[in-house]
Amino acid sequence: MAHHTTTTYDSPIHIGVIGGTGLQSLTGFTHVATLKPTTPWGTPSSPISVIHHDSPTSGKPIPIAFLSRHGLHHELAPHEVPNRANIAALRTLGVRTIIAFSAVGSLQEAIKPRDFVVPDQIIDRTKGVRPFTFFEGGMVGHVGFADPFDPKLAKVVQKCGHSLEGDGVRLHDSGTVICMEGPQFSTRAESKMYRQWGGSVINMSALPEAKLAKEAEIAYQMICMSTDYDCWRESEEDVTVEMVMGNMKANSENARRFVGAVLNELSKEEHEDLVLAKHYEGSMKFAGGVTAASGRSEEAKKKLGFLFPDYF
Ligand SMILES: CSC[C@H]1O[C@H](OP(=O)(O)O)[C@H](O)[C@@H]1O
Ligand SMILES: Nc1ncnc2[nH]cnc12
Repeated sequence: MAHHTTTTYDSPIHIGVIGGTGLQSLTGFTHVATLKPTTPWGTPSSPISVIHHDSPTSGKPIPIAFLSRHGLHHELAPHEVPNRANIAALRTLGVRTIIAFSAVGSLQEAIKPRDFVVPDQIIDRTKGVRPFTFFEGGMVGHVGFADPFDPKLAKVVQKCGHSLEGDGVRLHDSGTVICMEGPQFSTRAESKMYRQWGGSVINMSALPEAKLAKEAEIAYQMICMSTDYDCWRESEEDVTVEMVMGNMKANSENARRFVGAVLNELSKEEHEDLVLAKHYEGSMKFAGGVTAASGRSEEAKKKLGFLFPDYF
């Protein structure tokens, strides 16, 4: 079927949504363009869909950039996701706020399958096989990562999640995501160890996505939806893909309503500074400029110039 949408979009797009397992598109919105940007770090996981969302306060259409993390058909394994291209492409479109969606295993009794979690911390259990920084090859940068998610954005997301509660949505306001390498699920010993570490939920996608968003001065918050109890709970079946997909599918309407409510809220003028991530603006000018100007490689300057045309 032919899609009569354009392949360009002329105004900056400030809000991005990254869809994960079971959330490969955002239905129910007006689709206005399909973009296929390239970056010095390659092409993103999927074409970027630009959708229009009417601001509840001004009535004006607000553009949103949607990207499917694992590709349009879930053809990319977690370690194959081109995270740098994804974040760089979104940033150059103007994106300064990202809502990222993820299907997670629960490591806590109280986080039941289909519950939502707004995580505030991450423990890195990836294995160093994924490219994880924009600052290398002749330009060193060190960004603070104490709060891997944006606390201001988290507040908005929590409020929206709670507004849907009682209507099939159950929300946990905080939690620690264990981000494992995969693609195999954890052993039972690992799963039990993660519980001892204080892990709330587990996935394979929070990193390096969150690190790169931070380096790109983007306010980033993940919304997790629990799909299973991993393999630590004696009385439950061990996690399988069918279980993850089944729960994701059964609850996808709530996931979409949740994302819709967040977009609705973020489209209000009162959140303009947050959406533009004004609180991060300029931070990488210093944190990303550790290497003396005379020692920076031409290639790194060119690549980082793509991300930050005004800084280096
Ligand atoms: C299909 S089960 C494992 C898979 O599901 C999660 O994906 P996403 O975070 O993109 O929703 C998890 O991170 C794994 O990639
Ligand atoms: N148990 C699990 N482990 C890792 N990633 C997941 N995504 C959904 N369930 C998961």
